[in-house]
Amino acid sequence: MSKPKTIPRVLGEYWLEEHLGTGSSGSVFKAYHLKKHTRVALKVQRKTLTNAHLDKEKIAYSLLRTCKGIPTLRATGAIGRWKYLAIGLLGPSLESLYQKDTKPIVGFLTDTKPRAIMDLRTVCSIAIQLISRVQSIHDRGVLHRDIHLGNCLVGLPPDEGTIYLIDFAFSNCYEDPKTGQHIPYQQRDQGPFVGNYFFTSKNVHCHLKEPARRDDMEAVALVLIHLLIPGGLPWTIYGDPHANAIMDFVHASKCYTLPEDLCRGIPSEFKDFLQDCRQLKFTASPDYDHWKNTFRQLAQTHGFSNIDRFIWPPPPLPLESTKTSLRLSL
Ligand SMILES: Nc1ncnc2c1ncn2[C@@H]1O[C@H](COP(=O)(O)OP(=O)(O)OP(=O)(O)O)[C@@H](O)[C@H]1O
Repeated sequence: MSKPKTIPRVLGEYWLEEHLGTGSSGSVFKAYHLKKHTRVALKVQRKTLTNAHLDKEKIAYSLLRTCKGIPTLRATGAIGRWKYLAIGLLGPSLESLYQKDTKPIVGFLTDTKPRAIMDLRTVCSIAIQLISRVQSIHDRGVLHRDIHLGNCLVGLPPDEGTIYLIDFAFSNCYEDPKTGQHIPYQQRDQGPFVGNYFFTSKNVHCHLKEPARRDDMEAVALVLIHLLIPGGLPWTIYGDPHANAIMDFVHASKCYTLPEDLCRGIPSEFKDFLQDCRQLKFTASPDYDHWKNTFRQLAQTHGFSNIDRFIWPPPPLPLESTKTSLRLSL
């Protein structure tokens, strides 16, 4: 990913050291504060850009201050043609860890089916952390609305066992902060797509429903299933959905693939989780604790006792779970 050329190397008191990524809300840099001698992630956007993503993120980060696994908003400002958010610097995304392990299999294995990429311990550990993140942001009245692998980042040492949720550009409140009233149910028109094509829930993507708490949870369920099933979610096989034909394929595949077909060969807890998210009422509060316990129990059944810390690369498998893992990868 190349650094946008027009952004100056020094922005106010920040020295832009390394380009970390570019998306719909702007470009993100690893930046050095020239006076405080600290490093942050600096999200930079042109002032003239009409979308108000950075302003939305600023509000969300303020509402989520002190939530575990949500980076701290350090500063906001504007310099010349640019505005920026300075956020706590984190490590790699789950997407980049996943991609590192999905290099083509060479040699005689080339013709076999793709392997399950992440092991059950890792996926259960991600499950517990992501459900906890979603629970704590929902507790503050906030919906994320764009949960995907690229928005789940691992902390930097010594915090590399924590998974963080970033990018609140599409976030929204689901209740009125004054009255506590839930946002009204509405059918959305065919408008600009909100969220991530691969992981946005079926209700939002296929039935054009307004996103609610259930849809953040479904995105988590789809992330987990993607990581565990060989080759990932079937609608991701053509990669980034740039062309209309691929978008149509993603849409149709997501709308018509049944949870039991999607989750064939992996523990039934994942199918149950997906089904539960899809069956929740628009205003319902998901049972976060039940699902955290379910994945902790599942891990325990397979011989993994302490899974609250994310560990990558994964530790060696305990003997009793080796057989199960082999079965999952066939
Ligand atoms: N706090 C951070 N620490 C380290 N890297 C970060 C941080 N925030 C963002 N990044 C990197 O920058 C990338 C883009 O960030 P972000 O998702 O916030 O931007 P975006 O413009 O909203 O992107 P998109 O439109 O793809 O969602 C991330 O995938 C990650 O690689």
